[in-house]
Amino acid sequence: MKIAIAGASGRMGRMLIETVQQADDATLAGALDVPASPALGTDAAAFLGKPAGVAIESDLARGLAHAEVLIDFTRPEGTLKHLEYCAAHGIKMIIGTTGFDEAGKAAIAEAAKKVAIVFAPNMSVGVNVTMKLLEMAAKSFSHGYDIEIIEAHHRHKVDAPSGTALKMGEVIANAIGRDLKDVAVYAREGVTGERDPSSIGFATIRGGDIVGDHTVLFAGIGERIEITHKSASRVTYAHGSLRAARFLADKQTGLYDMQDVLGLK
Ligand SMILES: NC(=O)C1=CN([C@@H]2O[C@H](COP(=O)(O)OP(=O)(O)OC[C@H]3O[C@@H](n4cnc5c(N)ncnc54)[C@H](OP(=O)(O)O)[C@@H]3O)[C@@H](O)[C@H]2O)C=CC1
Ligand SMILES: O=C(O)C1=N[C@H](C(=O)O)C[C@H](O)C1
Repeated sequence: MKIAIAGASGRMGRMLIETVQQADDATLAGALDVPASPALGTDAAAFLGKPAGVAIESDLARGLAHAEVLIDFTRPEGTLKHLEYCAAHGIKMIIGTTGFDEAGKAAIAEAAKKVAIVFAPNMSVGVNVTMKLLEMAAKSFSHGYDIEIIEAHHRHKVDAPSGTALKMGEVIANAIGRDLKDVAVYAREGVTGERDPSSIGFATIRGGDIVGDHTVLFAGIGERIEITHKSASRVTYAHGSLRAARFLADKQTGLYDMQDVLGLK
């Protein structure tokens, strides 16, 4: 697999470059970053002490000239630019970026008619298995239990709630016949009144170097159930992304998520 990485100097970009360099079946074929990045022109793997012979580019034509798949962990505005280019040039995409609005998600679905895409807010196996546990738990706790989703991430994260927390909310809402748009409560302050039993609450913590923790709380009378996933390293997201790239090897078009990649549907 000839893989290009967008956001090459970012936290995930670097982890992905390291993981691609270690993989037997993948080659680093390109590295992208923003025009203002001080890393432009430097070797994408220089930080590993083992150059890859691939310079970090901001020009998409140059950065993607040799790529079959682009793995993108950037920002929605960056991903959408890359998406347009990749759809026009037959380059498959793995999109890990979070924080898209409805129009952004629709653009990804549209592009997937031209080129195969895996789009998931969390590429780790553990989180995706946790999603299945939540689906099962939600069906049993749909009445008499208050559902709250608590997530914690590092101080640099710019979107909230996390894409994973939102996905957990969607999975739970779908499992119990609610629409997340109607029942989500993203903030509470002042005199809020009593809790609406149908609501799904979200709480966000930002601090230090927390890689990513997610807990779903089902709070009943006399008991509480907590389902928690904690990431200790970004390597799980990188390995999941490479698994997604392998999954796309025989796909030309279509929109997939990590549940497809892991055979969890
Ligand atoms: N799906 C998953 O499993 C995971 C998803 N994520 C998501 O991935 C994204 C990136 O996270 P992280 O690596 O921590 O973030 P970083 O800020 O460390 O890295 C983002 C990278 O993208 C670049 N960038 C910023 N804006 C643009 C743009 N408009 N166009 C192109 N490139 C841009 C940044 O460049 P510069 O620094 O120069 O601005 C940087 O290199 C987030 O949305 C995060 O939520 C993270 C982990 C796992
Ligand atoms: O920004 C991060 O770091 C992460 N973002 C993703 C999200 O928003 O869910 C996945 C993971 O939790 C790490």
